[in-house]
Amino acid sequence: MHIITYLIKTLVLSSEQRSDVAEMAGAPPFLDDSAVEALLPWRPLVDAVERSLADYSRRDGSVQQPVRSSFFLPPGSGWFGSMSAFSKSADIIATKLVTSFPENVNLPKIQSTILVHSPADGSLLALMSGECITARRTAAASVAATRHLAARSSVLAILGSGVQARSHAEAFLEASDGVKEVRLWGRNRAATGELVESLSQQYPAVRFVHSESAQLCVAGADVINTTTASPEPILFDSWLPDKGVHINAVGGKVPHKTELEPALLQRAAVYTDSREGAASEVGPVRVPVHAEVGELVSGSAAADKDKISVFLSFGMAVEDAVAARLVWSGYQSSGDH
Ligand SMILES: NC(=O)C1=CN([C@@H]2O[C@H](COP(=O)(O)OP(=O)(O)OC[C@H]3O[C@@H](n4cnc5c(N)ncnc54)[C@H](O)[C@@H]3O)[C@@H](O)[C@H]2O)C=CC1
Ligand SMILES: O=C([O-])C1=[NH+]CCC1
Repeated sequence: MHIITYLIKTLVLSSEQRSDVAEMAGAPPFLDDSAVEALLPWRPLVDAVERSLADYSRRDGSVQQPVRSSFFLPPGSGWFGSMSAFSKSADIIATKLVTSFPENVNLPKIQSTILVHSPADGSLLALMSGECITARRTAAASVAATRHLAARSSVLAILGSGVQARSHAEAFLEASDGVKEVRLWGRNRAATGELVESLSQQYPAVRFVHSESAQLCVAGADVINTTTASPEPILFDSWLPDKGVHINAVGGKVPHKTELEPALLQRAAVYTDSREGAASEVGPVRVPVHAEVGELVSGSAAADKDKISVFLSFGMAVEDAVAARLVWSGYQSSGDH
């Protein structure tokens, strides 16, 4: 079947019908978000993402990953990014096409599709919806960074109540030991209340707190995750102690990091996923990067324990690639095809 016919059918048929039609035609399968979710367990994902960060930071060819190309759409409401990576250890090439439309109401604000290619012969193996992968691999990177940067993860603070807020709560509760309390604060009070309620039912043994303010949420927390799309700082230097706190800075106005007050960034030890990625996307606030998280994982750099630590997470294609590998391997062995 011609790819055009295939694409037309993918637009008009349900996901189940799409997979059937595609497979009948010998076309690569399309795995939608519910299929991806079922094939992406948390602990293996965090371990795979942690390893991918180390593989990337070695710069020895085991990861090929150009800086993502991106552009804004006039009149400035949308952003498009194209991110590709090869991972030798995961034996996969993945390309994610991702958009950010912060004003979307009935659609997700971050949408994406992942193309999976074989590094053996270049063939297209599968297409996957990228939303679950993006949500989970980003939270997995935060858990991986936290493993190397936080002294404790007993009290977790999450600022935001959207997709990344939920995935961060789940990632820490599924793949990090010792979390006793999760505090959430979001600008949207109703959405935050619903998230707290839903997580309380999902994890009845954990104490969840719906905080009245961002400041109360982070007071005394061991690990703070900022997961909002805020173009302005939502976390301020004066709220935090001299050391003993780790921050995963995930959100901000795409593609820049805008959630942390500049003074906080200036006095923290700053870590990132990719120096090159950070250099192209950090925006107006320029801070020295102490190390890539991958360098901490491989032991080629050490954490600065005398300062607050901040992981500036920009998101890397190799994280998508290793997540896509888990999904693809699960799909192949599931007999679902
Ligand atoms: N580092 C990475 O790899 C990735 C980062 N992101 C970023 O994470 C952020 C959150 O993404 P999603 O959870 O998917 O979006 P979402 O739309 O599901 O959630 C956004 C959250 O930000 C809050 N928010 C928006 N504007 C705000 C403001 N001015 N002040 C306070 N809160 C505000 C919303 O109320 C909501 O709770 C975005 O900035 C996105 O670009 C998303 C994917 C990967
Ligand atoms: O890595 C990623 O997928 C993204 N980072 C910022 C928005 C989406």
